[in-house]
Amino acid sequence: MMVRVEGVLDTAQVAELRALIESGEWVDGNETSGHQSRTAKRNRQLRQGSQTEQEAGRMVLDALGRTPEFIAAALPLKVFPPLFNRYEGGETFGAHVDNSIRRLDGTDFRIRSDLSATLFLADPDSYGGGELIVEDLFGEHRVKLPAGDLVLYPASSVHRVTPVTSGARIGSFFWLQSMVRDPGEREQLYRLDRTVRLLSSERGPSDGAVLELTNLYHNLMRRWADA
Ligand SMILES: O=C(O)CCC(=O)C(=O)O
Ligand SMILES: [Fe+2]
Repeated sequence: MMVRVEGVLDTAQVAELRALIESGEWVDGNETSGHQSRTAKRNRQLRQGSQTEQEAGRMVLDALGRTPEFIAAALPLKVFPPLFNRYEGGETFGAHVDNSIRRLDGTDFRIRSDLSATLFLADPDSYGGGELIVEDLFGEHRVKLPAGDLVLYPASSVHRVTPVTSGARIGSFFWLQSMVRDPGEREQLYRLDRTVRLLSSERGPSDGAVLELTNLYHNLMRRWADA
């Protein structure tokens, strides 16, 4: 399942985050690559573990915590500290897979990557190319979103970023371990959650059917989720 989450950051928050990360130190993106993706990756990244990166990462995590649509879709258990990248002058990230297990350098913080996420931080009209392309059995999904919007996609997918032909594509990216490991179960919970919220806005939260569906949601969480 791929989900677009709109408005994780508003215009002012994007500007604040951009100003912060642009003051930081940018290094070759291959510092964090796994073995396979190393050959495919040509971009730059905010230095991992730097103070700027940690502060910017906290801003992203705070914003995610205030975004119910993100929580509902991802059901996050552990989120890897967000990283920041930029592509310009033809830089690109060829087809690759993300590592299944991610450990934060120098710590014992580890996650199983269930979902990958990109939070777009540049206006799509300000750069050429730079589409995130996610493959599944149906074909290719091309994603290029307004600044402040995020895409969640299966970490199990082959994906790539097309060359940036003008301007600069700036974004935050991260992986997360979901409370619900199985993508099919997670999708059903997300669909049910959306339906409950819709019905609840129409009928009120104490309506009998709303109550029954809310109960069903939580009982399925009890069966499928690890907390
Ligand atoms: O830049 C992006 O949107 C995706 C980055 C990516 O796929 C990765 O770093 O593994
Ligand atoms: Fe990736």
